[in-house]
Amino acid sequence: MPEAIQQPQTLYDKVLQAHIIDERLDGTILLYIDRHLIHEVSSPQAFAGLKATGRRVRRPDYTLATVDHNIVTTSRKNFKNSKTFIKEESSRLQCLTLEENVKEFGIPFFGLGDKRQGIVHIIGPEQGFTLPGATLVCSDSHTSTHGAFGALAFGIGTSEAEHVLATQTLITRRNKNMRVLVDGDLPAGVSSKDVILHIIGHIGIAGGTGSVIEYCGSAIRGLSMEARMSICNMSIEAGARGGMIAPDEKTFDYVKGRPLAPKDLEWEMALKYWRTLYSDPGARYDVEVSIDAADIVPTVSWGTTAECVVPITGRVPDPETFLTKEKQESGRRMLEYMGLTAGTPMEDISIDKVFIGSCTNARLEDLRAAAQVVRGRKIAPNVKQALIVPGSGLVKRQAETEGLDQIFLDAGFEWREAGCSMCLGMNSDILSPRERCASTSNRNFEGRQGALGRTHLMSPMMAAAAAIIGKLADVRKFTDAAPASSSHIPAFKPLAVTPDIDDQISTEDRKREMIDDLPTDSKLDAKSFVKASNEVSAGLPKFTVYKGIAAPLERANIDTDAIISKQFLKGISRTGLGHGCFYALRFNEDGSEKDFVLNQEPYRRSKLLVVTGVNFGCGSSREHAPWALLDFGIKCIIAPSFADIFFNNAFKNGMLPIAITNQDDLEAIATEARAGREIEVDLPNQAINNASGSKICGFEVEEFRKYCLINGLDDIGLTMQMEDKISDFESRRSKETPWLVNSGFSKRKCGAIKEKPVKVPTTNRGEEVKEPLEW
Ligand SMILES: CC(C)[C@H](C(=O)O)[C@@H](O)C(=O)O
Ligand code: SF4
Repeated sequence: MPEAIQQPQTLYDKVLQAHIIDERLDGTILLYIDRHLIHEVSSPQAFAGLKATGRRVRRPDYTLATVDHNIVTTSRKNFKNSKTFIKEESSRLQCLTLEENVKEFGIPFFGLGDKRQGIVHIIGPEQGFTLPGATLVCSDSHTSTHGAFGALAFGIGTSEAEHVLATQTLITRRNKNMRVLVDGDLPAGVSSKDVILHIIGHIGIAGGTGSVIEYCGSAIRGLSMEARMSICNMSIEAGARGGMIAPDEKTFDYVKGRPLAPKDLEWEMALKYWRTLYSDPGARYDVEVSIDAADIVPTVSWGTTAECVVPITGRVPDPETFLTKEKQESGRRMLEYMGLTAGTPMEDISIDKVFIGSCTNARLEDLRAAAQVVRGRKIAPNVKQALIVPGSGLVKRQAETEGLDQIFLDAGFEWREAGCSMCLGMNSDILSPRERCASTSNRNFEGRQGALGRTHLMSPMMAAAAAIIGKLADVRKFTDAAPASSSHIPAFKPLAVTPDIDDQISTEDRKREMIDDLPTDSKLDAKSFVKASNEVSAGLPKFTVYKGIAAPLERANIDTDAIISKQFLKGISRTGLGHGCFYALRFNEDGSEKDFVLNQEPYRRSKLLVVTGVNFGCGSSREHAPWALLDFGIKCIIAPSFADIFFNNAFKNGMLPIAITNQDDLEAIATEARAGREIEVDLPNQAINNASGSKICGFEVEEFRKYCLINGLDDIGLTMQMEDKISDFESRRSKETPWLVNSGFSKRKCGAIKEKPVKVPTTNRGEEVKEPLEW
């Protein structure tokens, strides 16, 4: 037999292939996960699930937790412990819950009192936790950030996080390969944020759906690691599962010497392997996009999705010129929400607040670039608040060492502690209704930074310029600041990377090992745990045939912030979120009901949604979205397309999302919905029928997902049956890539914990399944 010829592979193919434990004929893959990041908002329910089922964390040493979303960013000088320091009850409960959980499961943790605390996507790379060629997940959509290292990194839901905690694996599928090539030199004043906003403006917010994007070309190679992270970070804003950049010497230099980077012999071994991580010549991509770097200019958003961008020299577009009726309608709605008039020059738009921060743009280079513009200037009198929120305690410290804090303070900015802050406004850093913000964050969804707040996305240099002018401003006019593209920024000293984390933390911190640095008096009220655990073990009913009046929802790009906004993410349970479902669409500011379809008869109690616009569930990975829909009574959603993470999350909760791509079929279903007639969704037969039982159309669903839904299966139990394969994979891996095994944070303290294999898979309600599905 002639030897099979190895097909050229993409970077994504290579990293994926190296982590496949098992692949089924229907395309379901059991993937090994090397690194798992955790934060306080999306993890309590995952830990509650573990406790309810008596499971343990398989690899605490591959896991790293921090608090970032729901915390204050004001001074922590008086911090002693979270219990007394955090005043806001829900925030305190989430932080204490995480502290309890990391303690119970032995997970490394950077708490509020730790100088290394920060936004998950900033601390991972900073610590060397993120490594080239690794698989990395977090129940957070911006996990795509870590792809800048040539890691396969993507956001997951909370149920998937529970799966990873219990098994160190994830059930997934292959994604499409997409290549975005950016060649040429970036003009002065253009940063990597402009590059990614330009790309999303070009391909659209669903342009990457189902794909992992590989960014390449000379302009990408010319960028620093931090600038590359900003690009990969926003891959999710293009709907992509992840974004990747082939690692190169810049990557290796960045990683070398980080606290968790491989050392000595293992470093050499790793380097040899990492140098093979690139797309082979002739590798096939499903989608290819080419962009000339010279065409990219400082870019700002005008609407409420990241694709609504124009050059700063442009004008607010006129929705009447948009190509489709749907786009015209959504454009009109966006202008109304944003309080803008078509034709207004972008530079004439006054702002109220400035936010420089977030996992996209709160790294050292971002702060340096903004400081370069601000130096020696004052913020405009009309700017009510200008926040600088460093991405981590270490970024903050380094910036202070360089005197950046003083530059900002002298100009009138507030200099804060690390956290997500006004990126999503879970704390008091929010916009008041109708306030307008120049923001370096990544999402401009309605209400994201505060109810009725108006967000314009831009680069740190541009946000700094806006703060000074008091309007959206073109940073290229600040000639003395000589702003240049990120690739030129290293006029500043690079971040001092010390060989050991101990050099970066105080003597007091040094005395404590990481796992021990939890406040000792942070015992959480046991009742709240029991409550959360019970809710999980209660399980889900099976999904077979479902009949009811379907509510027509005639909108595209309904994001998960719209399904459940940030003020409802503050709990630790999966239930009780129905009231918050579509809150801003259902209620006016005074609490009265809006003219929304779910407020109208006969749709108030609809169990099915028929969405006529594309990309349902885009944006954040918050599993609170399906939890809220379920609690509201909705179990099945029919739409032309779904965002990937929402799609997975829905299945994990016993819901059925159905993608109907045929326009006529969708229209036929929508007609029934508009007429207020019932429709029937028959999962075993994969059919959608009208009220009298006649088939409207069929639908696709993967065999494995269908099986799990019909049987109400707990797929963690199924995966645990694969214990032998997982262990084999781990032992092979410890020989082939020992640096991934040996550089875990708490290796000395948390060895691998072996789960006993579960013999019979159970349903979510604990019943035995008669014929267990083979992998
Ligand atoms: C809370 C978390 C699940 C969420 C995400 O997934 O993105 C948040 O980080 C966000 O940016 O909206
Ligand atoms: S997008 Fe914002 S809220 Fe989400 S992780 Fe990043 S900084 Fe935090």
